[in-house]
Amino acid sequence: MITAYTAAQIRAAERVAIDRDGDATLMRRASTAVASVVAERLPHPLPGRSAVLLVGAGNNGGDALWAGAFLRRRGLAVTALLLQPDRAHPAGLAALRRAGGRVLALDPGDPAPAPVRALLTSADAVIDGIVGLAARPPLRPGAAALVAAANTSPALKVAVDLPSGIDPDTGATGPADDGDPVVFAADVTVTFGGVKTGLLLAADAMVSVGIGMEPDPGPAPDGTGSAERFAAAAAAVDAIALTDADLRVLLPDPGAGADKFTDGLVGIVAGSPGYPGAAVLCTGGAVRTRPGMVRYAGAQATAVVARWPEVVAAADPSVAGRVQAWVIGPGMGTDAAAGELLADVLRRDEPVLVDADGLTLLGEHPQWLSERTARGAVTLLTPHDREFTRVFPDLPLDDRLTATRTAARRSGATVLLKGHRTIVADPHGTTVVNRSGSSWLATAGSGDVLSGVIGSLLAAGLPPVLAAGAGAFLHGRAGERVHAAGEAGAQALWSHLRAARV
Ligand SMILES: NC(=O)C1=CN([C@@H]2O[C@H](COP(=O)(O)OP(=O)(O)OC[C@H]3O[C@@H](n4cnc5c(N)ncnc54)[C@H](OP(=O)(O)O)[C@@H]3O)[C@@H](O)[C@H]2O)[C@@H](O)CC1
Ligand SMILES: [K+]
Repeated sequence: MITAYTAAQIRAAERVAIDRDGDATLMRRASTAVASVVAERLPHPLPGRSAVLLVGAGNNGGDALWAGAFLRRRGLAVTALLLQPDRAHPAGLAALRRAGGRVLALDPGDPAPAPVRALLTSADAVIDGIVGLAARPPLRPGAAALVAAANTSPALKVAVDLPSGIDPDTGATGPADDGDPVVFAADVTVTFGGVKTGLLLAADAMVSVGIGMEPDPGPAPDGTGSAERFAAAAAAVDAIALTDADLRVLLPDPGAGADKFTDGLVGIVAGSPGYPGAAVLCTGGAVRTRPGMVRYAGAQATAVVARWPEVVAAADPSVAGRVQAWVIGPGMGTDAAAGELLADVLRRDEPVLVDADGLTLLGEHPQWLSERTARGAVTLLTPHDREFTRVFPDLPLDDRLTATRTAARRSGATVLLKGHRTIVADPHGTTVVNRSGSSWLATAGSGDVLSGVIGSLLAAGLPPVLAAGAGAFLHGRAGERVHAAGEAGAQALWSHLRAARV
């Protein structure tokens, strides 16, 4: 599991390390790591190559200057571009000068004139030390202009601690009505003293470097497959991202002695005469995620059984028999009959996952959810953006993490917000960010498969936040495999769900 922290948590841990080791030592460790990552990723030999440093007025700029000094010693030509020349980190600047680096003071009104752009374009590496932990987006105009110019360079782009322009705590890049916010387009981020939660959302490749004192990661999952222990570990930090190894712990193969997670029937209410495919796709997600029985209850029983003969089908939930969790919504329609069906399922005590049309109906009948929450029933909502806004119209999506967490806390449901980085939050604030997946997953019907996958894990007894997190991870891995195999269409996911558990 990748554990992530708020800027405040990281600063608190670092304060202890600064008191013990001094901040120069910490900066030395941080900048050494940045220089190593640059040196490892550039083609060798290094002498004759060039690096450009983007340097702001804080310690983030100090890290970049020190990294530049180390790279200079390894033979690179290094130029520092100072956004605020009179406030650049004095010791870092002196170190770079001693090593023979070049320093250019930028004009605050025009930080990226043609010669600076030419320098950026011809560089082998650009190192972003404009802002780190202390800044919040959007970038100020001078910094934004420099970052925009750097982003057009073909150089290897390395961010120091954070790509400048993202919020360390949320990954947000600024108010949505502010045009296109500028963010350093890092190929890799070298981060220190613990992964920041914003990086889980906004950074692709990252290298996390210990510099002496990291935040307490909380109780470690012990590898026994205990989902409760796993959930406690997730709850002890600001957010987590799951890994393939975590999936092996959370979803053991049948027969591995973890009956608790291999039991459990899921009941699926999906599809309508207008959307028969949603029923088949959703059911397929459940059938292919775990062995064991899947029940279908709805208008498309014939189509479902034709494709999935192992499914036990009924005309509606009242005659479906016992299940341990329900999935309701994909393609079910939003008419009065669909509303009655949803209201009926939501009155039950088993955990219920509501998706797609079910969410549209829930937006019109918020009391159905509040009644469930009041009596302690478990609900999981899996909206995309438009569905989220129907259920939570007052929560802006320019900060997706905060919106998801607020929705979960307020509604008492676990909320999974689909996106490039799918976010899951439960009412207590436990947060999972999904980092698997391919943009290919934005295909029709992909969400129907996802709700079947998650429903199956919910029925197996995983806590909702882990069922949703593990389901999103598995679905994402399956999407990557579909893409790699050159296949297309949501049903291609079915055949990759098993192999995606590596
Ligand atoms: N803590 C530690 O022990 C260690 C910390 N380390 C490193 O220090 C970093 C934190 O350094 P930090 O605290 O000096 O702040 P930092 O992120 O450089 O930014 C401050 C500057 O940004 C400016 N600024 C603000 N908002 C802005 C905006 N929107 N757009 C543009 N500019 C904006 C702000 O301007 P001002 O408000 O002062 O005018 C000020 O000049 C951390 O990320 C890590 O890299 C490592 O060396 C390891 C040890
Ligand atoms: K940075």
